[in-house]
Amino acid sequence: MPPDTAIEVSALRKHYGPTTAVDGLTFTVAPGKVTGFVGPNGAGKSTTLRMILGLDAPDSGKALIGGRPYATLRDPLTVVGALLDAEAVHPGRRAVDHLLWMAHYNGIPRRRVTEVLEQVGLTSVAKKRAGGFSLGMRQRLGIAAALLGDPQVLILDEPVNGLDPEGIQWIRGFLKSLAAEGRTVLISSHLMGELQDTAEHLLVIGRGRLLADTDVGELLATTSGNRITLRTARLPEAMTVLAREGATVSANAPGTLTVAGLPGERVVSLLTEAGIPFSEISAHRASLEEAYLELTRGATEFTADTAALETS
Ligand SMILES: Nc1ncnc2c1ncn2[C@@H]1O[C@H](COP(=O)(O)OP(=O)(O)OP(=O)(O)O)[C@@H](O)[C@H]1O
Repeated sequence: MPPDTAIEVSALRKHYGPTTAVDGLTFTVAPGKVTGFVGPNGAGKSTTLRMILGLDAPDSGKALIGGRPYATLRDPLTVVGALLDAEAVHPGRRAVDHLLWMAHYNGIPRRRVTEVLEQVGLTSVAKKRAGGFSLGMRQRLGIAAALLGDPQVLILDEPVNGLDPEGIQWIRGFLKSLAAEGRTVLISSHLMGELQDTAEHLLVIGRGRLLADTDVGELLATTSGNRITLRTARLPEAMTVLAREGATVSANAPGTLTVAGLPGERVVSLLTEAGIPFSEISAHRASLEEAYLELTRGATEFTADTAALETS
């Protein structure tokens, strides 16, 4: 049985006219860590989050929070907090009033407003109107609203989008601290790089389908493989020498080679024997973006193969 703060999605589907937004998604989001929900624009992330939050009805399948559909939760804000659109605050309303109003309508004590303002660092501007807030401040206000009911589950759609480096750093640390308290934290992004150093687990989607459900460390290790990188000013010669011995060689950056299929010692001896100078030889460490490109490349090929089979 999944814990009662997990998010469970099973065989979820949603069409908008001829567009398949979500195409049979199944996954579980566990508490105690930040899970990244990543995919290109239009992949179906927002639609999935809206269905989990009961704002859109699925054509079929289920989305549950703590084992129950959102619509059946007694005090939803105390179970799940969400930030879907940081612009969804009346610009003429003061930050504190926006939160007081939300607290009032949801039976949440006023003291929580003071607490969440403090938590997101907005206490000093609490009496200013939201219309004058920067995007970063509006995101913080949205997160404060999500935290009002002190929920164990947090769902944030693109919380890093448009933030300056300081804001990004703050939100990363903040989300990780919420997860470390045992909460379930699901954040979406269309940029894999945004999730580096934040998410511990990743759900990757493309065209409404799940491409990967993986631990970030495992994904990076798999992508890194047994590859090594090195620097040399004589790229073409080095590539020829190594490829002749069966290595797969690519030049991804100026003066830098990535070599797969040969042990490091063999690469060193081959280049030395050929009199090709090189430096900075090391085990390759993949970035999340690289891992993402490999995943989505696989998915495209799969789609093409399937299409070929279907038309043959
Ligand atoms: N209300 C709607 N009416 C019609 N089509 C929609 C609607 N909402 C989403 N779509 C379509 O469904 C698909 C998935 O959209 P969705 O917004 O869920 O993707 P996303 O992954 O969140 O993208 P983004 O990163 O751009 O927000 C897209 O093709 C989109 O145009």
